[in-house]
Amino acid sequence: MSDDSINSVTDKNDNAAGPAVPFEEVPDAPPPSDSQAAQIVELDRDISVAVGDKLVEINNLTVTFGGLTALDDVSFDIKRGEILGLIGPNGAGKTTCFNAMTGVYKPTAGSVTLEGKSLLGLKKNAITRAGFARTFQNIRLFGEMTALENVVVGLDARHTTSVFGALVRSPRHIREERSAIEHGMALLEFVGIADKAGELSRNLPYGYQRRLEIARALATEPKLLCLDEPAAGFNPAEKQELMGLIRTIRDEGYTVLLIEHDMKLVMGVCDRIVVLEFGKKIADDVPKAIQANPAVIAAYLGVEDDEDGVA
Ligand SMILES: Nc1ncnc2c1ncn2[C@@H]1O[C@H](COP(=O)(O)OP(=O)(O)OP(=O)(O)O)[C@@H](O)[C@H]1O
Repeated sequence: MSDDSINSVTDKNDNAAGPAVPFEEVPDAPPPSDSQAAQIVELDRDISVAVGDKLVEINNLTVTFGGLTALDDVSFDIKRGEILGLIGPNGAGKTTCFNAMTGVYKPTAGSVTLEGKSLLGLKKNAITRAGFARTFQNIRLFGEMTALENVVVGLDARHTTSVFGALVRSPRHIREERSAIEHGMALLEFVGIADKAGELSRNLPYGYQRRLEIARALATEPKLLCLDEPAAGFNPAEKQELMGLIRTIRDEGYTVLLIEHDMKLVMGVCDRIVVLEFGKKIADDVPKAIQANPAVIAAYLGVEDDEDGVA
């Protein structure tokens, strides 16, 4: 992980009081069933491109740091409704690509468009509102808030009451607050951690924290969900479960961009894979073709960690 700028935000987030906590207790009602949760979580947002068409286009994207070209003239697209894997050896430029797409880094050249509209120059918050959400290699949650509160924060981004409405607790604000709690519980149920809704996120087991990050990202109803190494630190059984969750997310109408080192997971879950090496794109194909691609095999030769092998 090389984006130190992100680490400092983690600390800030952990210490931040966050937005005023809108409720003190988890609601008495039982959490929704799996099928109810899936229904609530289903993507309900207007997207102007059809399933299978280009949702995101990355054209000639270049990012340099001083003399180092971390991303070199990279172009690829992401089709609505697919799970696209972004892989490559350590330092290949995957996180830099994510960061340039989500407004953390300003690209040196090139463009990123969502539904044909450029995102360049937009601040991170504006890019979130436009429809990108992401999780981070180094988990970033509001540690002093409960799991449910962390998700409700994400939902707040989609709310319409004014600050004044919230202060005077207008009927619309109260309605939104209630539906946020129900929606938040459904999201926690969907990712499989509703039993820990009332626990402070910093006290949650590691696997729960990773799932909570996904729930919080889903709360913004993203047009593109970017997952940065979501399986890091997981055991094989947890990885298997995560694969199922990512597929279900896709099946609920979301489009997913996945950076992941575990090849078994990438090959098992992705519809298509883009491979980077030294900042350049070296392949873009379906998993079977990627596994047999000589340039990809060569890029991974010499990588000692078993997980990084393409076989
Ligand atoms: N903020 C930065 N300042 C300077 N160099 C950076 C910065 N961020 C990334 N780099 C460099 O850019 C190159 C690409 O790094 P990046 O983190 O994007 O690779 P990656 O493919 O995500 O690697 P990993 O799998 O190890 O996370 C590396 O050489 C890295 O050292």
